[in-house]
Amino acid sequence: MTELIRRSLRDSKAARWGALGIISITMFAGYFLTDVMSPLKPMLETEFGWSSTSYGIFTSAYGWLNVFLLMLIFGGIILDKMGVRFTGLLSSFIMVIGAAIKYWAITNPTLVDHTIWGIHAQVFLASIGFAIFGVGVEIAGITVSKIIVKWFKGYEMALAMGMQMAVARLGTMLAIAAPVPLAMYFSNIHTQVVNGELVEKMGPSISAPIAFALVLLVIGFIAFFIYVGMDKKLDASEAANGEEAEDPFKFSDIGQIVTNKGFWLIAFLCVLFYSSVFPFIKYAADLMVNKYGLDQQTAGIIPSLLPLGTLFLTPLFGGVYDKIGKGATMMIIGAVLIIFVHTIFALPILNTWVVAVILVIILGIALSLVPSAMWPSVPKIIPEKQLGTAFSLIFWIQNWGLMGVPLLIGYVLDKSNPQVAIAKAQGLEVPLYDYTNPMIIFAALGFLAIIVSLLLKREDRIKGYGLELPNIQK
Ligand SMILES: C[C@H](NC(=O)[C@@H](N)CCCCN)C(=O)O
Repeated sequence: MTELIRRSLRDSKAARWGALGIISITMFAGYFLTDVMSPLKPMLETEFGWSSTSYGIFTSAYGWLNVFLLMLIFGGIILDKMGVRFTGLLSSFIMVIGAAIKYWAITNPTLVDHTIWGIHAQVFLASIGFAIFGVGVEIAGITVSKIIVKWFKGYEMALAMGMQMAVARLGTMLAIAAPVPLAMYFSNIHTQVVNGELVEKMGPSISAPIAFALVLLVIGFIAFFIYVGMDKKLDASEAANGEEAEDPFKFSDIGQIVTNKGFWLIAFLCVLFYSSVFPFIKYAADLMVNKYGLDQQTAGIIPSLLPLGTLFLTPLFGGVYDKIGKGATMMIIGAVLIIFVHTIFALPILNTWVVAVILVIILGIALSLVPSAMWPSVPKIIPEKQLGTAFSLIFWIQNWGLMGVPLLIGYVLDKSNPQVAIAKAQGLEVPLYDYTNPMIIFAALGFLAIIVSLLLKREDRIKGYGLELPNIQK
């Protein structure tokens, strides 16, 4: 009996997996909203007159506040100082506010023919909403990582991280596959831009998928309140168990983190790897239309296979890392797959949808291998009390890529295809985009990721972080 009373709540398998299930709902909703506009790029161009650069600006807005106002870094410090309950609730609330602003901008037809600082007003305001949302979802991401370490250290940590990412990727998958059918289903008469003029016309409802995302985010916010109750019980059980509270976070901890070479290698690998995958997802449906000849309605199906594969593979690879180890090697293999896939996408041959399906599946394997090894490796390099700040610094560096690369791709796409803008301005049939240059940029990121992953493996050998060792303590 005494034995039972003295156990921590995290020793209960049901409790720790239950806690994981609840926080995964919040992240599912966040990932859905993050990518909900991706399959709508062609519609944004035809309905609202957006260019690829406008779309690039909007997509890059995700990182504006995180990067320039250091919101992510403040978020990490708040997390280490205030704890997971406060930070989780705050970040879920920020997500709801940001999504609501984005929804308002997309539904407000009067914005269509105005500009703010030279940017299409609708693009600008939707971007502000997305930038606020980006702060929320990123801080929620680091909070969830810290929650998983709190409940799963010494247990199935990589598997748990993999499962949480799998549920989040389900949100990404739905965001790629569902918006076009939703927009078509809720077609209505609304203001559109036709040859530069505002007209009332029947067309797809671009706002319908965003409204759906907003509802999911509110559910995610409510779910986090339930988690807060569980977290209080966990702390109470650990206190009753006589477990020492952690040393409080000190600002000098930041100095320790940034002087750790392993930290920088993980951060660089993170920005290079994710910049070659997440920004790619933003353009993948458009790539399918322009390179592989799919129609707008079905173009999202092939890219949606990418997160679909990760649903099963991320927990699987997480389980392998827990039991067998080989984390550094998994990261190297993932980086090699990235360069392979993007190089084939860049070649002006093999333009058949079957090749696109195969490449997207391989990219899905890479998107399972690297994250399932990378995130559980961070606690092997950084002490637990500095984890919130360390995750936030890594996400901050990553956000430079998540912000800059989509903008660069949109710009390069417009510059490499001047005929598209000319045809739009003249009201002619719009020609297809040539995606070669954007895909070369993605392949180059993959090449750099290979170099950094090799350096990380070398550093692991020198410092003995244990990245090649299993996570489960026997
Ligand atoms: C866990 C990791 N999350 C991130 O890298 C976030 N900073 C970015 C989330 C972007 C959502 N599409 C991951 O998802 O692998």
